[in-house]
Amino acid sequence: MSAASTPLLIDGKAAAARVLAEVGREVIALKDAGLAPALAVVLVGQDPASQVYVRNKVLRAEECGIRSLEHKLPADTAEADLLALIHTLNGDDSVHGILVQLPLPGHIDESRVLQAVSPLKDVDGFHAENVGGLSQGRDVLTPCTPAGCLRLLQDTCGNLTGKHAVVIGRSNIVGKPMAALLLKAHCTVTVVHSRSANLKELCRQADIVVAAVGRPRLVDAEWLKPGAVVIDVGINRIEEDGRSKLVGDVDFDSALAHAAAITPVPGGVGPMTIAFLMKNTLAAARLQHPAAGLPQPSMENPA
Ligand SMILES: Nc1nc(=O)c2c([nH]1)NC[C@@H]1CN(c3ccc(C(=O)N[C@@H](CCC(=O)O)C(=O)O)cc3)C=[N+]21
Repeated sequence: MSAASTPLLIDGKAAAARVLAEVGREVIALKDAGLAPALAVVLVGQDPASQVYVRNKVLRAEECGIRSLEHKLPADTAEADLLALIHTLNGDDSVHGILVQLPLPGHIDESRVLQAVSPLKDVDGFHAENVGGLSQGRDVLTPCTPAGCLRLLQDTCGNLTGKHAVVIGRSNIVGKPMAALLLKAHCTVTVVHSRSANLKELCRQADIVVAAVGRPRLVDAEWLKPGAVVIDVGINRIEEDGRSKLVGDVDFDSALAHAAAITPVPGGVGPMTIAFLMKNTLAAARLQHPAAGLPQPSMENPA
C-alpha cells in the first residue's frame, strides 16, 4: 500500500526563515525598549563539525539582530577554567544566553558544566531545573531540536491532540525532551530505542514518527503506517559511491512510499534547531528583564 497522494516535503529551511523573521521583529522591539539580546557560544577544541555548527549559529544570530560572542578554548582546557568562564558569563548582565557546544573533550565532566550555566541563560534547556520544568509541563527554556521538531509537526498537522507519536531514541538532547513536548501537546507517546523488542512493529502504529537514534537510514517504508508524518533528526555522515554524504535516520527514498509528509536531511530539522536557539536567546533576555518592552514609567504614569 502507498500513501494516497504525493507526500509533502517539509521544508525546514523555509520554516526556519519564518521563525528567524519572527525573532528579528521581536529583537527590534526589545532594542527599542533598551535591551539588546546577546548569545555567548563556547567551543572547546577543534572538532570540524562543531566549528561549522558554531559558525552557522553566529551567522544566524547576526541575521536576526542578536549580538553573538564566540569563546574558543583549546582542547586541553582544564574543567576548572571552563567553569570559571561560565561563572563570568553568568554574572555578565550584557549576556543573555550561554551555549556550550557539545560534545566536550573527554577529560571534562559534561553534566557538571551544563549544571554550571545559570538556568535563566540556559538556551539549550539542558540544566536540570529546565529539564524538570519541562517534565512538569511548565513553560521553561526548552532544547532547540525537539522544540523545532514540534513546530514542524504543528505547521504540518495542526492540532496534535490524540495522535500516536513514536519517538525513536532516548537521549537527553532529543528523545526525552521530544517525548515531554509531545505529551504536553496531548499526544499518546511511545519512546523506543536500540534495545526495544519489536521496534519496527511499534513504529508501524505511529501517526507521527520522530527518528533520533543516529543510525543511518534505519527507518524505511516497512516501519511506517501509510499516512504517517515523519521527522528525521538524524545527521549521519557516510561514505557512498566514493564520496561523503549526509543522511538521516530515515531511508528517505523508501519512506516516501508510505509517508504523508517527511523532513529531508539536510534542510529539515537542522535549520530549525538554530532558529530555535535564537528564539530561546530572545526568551532568555525577557526572563532576565521581565519589564523590558512594557511601557516605561513617566510623569503621567509613575512607577
Ligand atoms: N550545546 C549544543 N547544542 C546544540 O544544539 C548542538 C550541540 N551542542 N552540538 C551539536 C549538535 C548538532 N546541531 C546541529 C545544528 C544544526 C544543524 C544544521 O543546520 N544542519 C544542516 C546541514 C549542515 C551540513 O550541511 O553539515 C541541515 O540539516 O540542513 C545540524 C546540527 C546542534 N547541536
